[in-house]
Amino acid sequence: MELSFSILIISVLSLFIILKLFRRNEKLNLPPGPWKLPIIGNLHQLARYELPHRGLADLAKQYGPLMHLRLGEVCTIVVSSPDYAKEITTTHDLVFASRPHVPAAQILSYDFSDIAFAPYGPYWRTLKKICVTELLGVKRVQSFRSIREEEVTNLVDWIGSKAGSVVNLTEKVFLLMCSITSRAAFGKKNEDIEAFQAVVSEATEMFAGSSIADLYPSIKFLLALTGVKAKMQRMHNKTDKILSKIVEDHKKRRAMRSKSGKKEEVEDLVDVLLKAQEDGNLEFPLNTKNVKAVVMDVFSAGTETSATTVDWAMSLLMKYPKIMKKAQDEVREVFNRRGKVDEAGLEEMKYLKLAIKETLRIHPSAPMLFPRECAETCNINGYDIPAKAQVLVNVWAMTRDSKYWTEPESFIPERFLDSPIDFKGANFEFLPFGAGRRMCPGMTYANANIELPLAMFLYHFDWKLPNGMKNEDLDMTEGFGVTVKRKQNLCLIPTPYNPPAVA
Ligand code: HEM
Repeated sequence: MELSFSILIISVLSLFIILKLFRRNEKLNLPPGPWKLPIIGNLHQLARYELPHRGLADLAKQYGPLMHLRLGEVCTIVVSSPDYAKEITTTHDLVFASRPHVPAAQILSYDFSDIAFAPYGPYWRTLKKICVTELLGVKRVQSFRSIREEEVTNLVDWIGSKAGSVVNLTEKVFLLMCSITSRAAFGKKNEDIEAFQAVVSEATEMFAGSSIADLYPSIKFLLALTGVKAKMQRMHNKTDKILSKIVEDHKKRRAMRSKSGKKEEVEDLVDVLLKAQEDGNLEFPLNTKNVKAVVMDVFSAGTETSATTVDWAMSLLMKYPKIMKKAQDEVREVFNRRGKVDEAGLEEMKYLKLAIKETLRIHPSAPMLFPRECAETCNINGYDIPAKAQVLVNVWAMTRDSKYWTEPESFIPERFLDSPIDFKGANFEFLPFGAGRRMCPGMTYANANIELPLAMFLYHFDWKLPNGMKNEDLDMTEGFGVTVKRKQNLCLIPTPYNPPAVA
């Protein structure tokens, strides 16, 4: 009895979905794509891949750089060439300026009121403007210089105390990024920050799993049925409690300062957002919930991406000892000549910057950007992209394509020497930070947080792999997640470097 009832429910749902999809795509000339099964669409073709960006890159080799898939009931367009990436992120930028509603993200993003998930419109424009001009602009990033220097020096001192023993660099770099961001965002290290960051990381992992509710968004009760809603609500309650306290403390301090006529010496990110909230001239007024949503973004989009890039850069340098030596020689020459190990020397480290660029090419931490949504049916090169389709730009596939890169699998920082190709969104074969309106606003902040630790690690230590492992044997397998990290943590043995005479 129970079984036949379940079969009845499944059949009705299947018919409903098939009719809905059939009607929606009736007269459209969709891009090519693999055959689709009822209900699951193309999920079975991706099931054998551990990493979606690799699976989609393989399918694109068969079906082309503009490919149509159905993931559950979600009509999905996958872009795998620079020309099509340009169409989506620039030529038709306005049509693709929103994100799809990911049901699992609703609770933690304060009802899609953060920057990453907010639909395109006056609210998102207000936040993005504050972000680019105030929150994460060059001046603000510079104002956090002493925080970065202090936190990286603390880590270097700790690593120095472990000389000759194995250090889990992956873990330490992640904690470093959390400390820097915590101080930049809240002004001081908050006692709850570890609990906060742990929840943010757990939530990020959950998004990566594309919950069944995300694949069938029209079936609203799935989120509750699968337990995702309750889990997200629990996480949200924890992070919201911590954030509410931090924001309230800031408000009180600001009120006291304003009474006494004193100004903040260094404004942290919460101060900047509260100041913006007080500003009556915004295109869209902000409330406290919005402030908290943006702080969540800074942590969820900002810490793991930067930590992962440092981790991959160190891994690649270990794997390629000649490149490590070249980068290390440069770093040591610059710091020794200047007589100081600080951020001011980074400007001169051209080779290190090339190595970071090459790391972002081989291991973009968001290999398919963040999904975009097509606002209205749009024709690209004769193909129709249906309204509401989700669009994935497979940046990873493009950076590993021999059409655009010689020896794409090899780590060759020199390929960027005297090359105009940069990651600022104008070279569509290389988009680790995306392009167009929805491009990452944290690029300057991220670069500062990536360059300094790398330069300090290379300056202060010589590194080797544990257990006599050869450099070429270092495992470079990618793990599954929204941010594509190393599958195995990077564990290395540091030997302190004795500089000739550095102040
Ligand atoms: C290596 C470090 C980073 C990488 C590779 C990276 C990459 C990206 C990518 C690919 C996107 C989506 C762009 C698109 O859809 O076109 C994005 C969006 C975003 N990133 Fe980053 N990011 C990094 C660091 C940061 C940092 C440090 C912050 C903040 C402190 C940040 C905040 C954001 C936000 C708020 C968005 C959403 C923008 C929007 O939807 O308008 N990111 N990032």
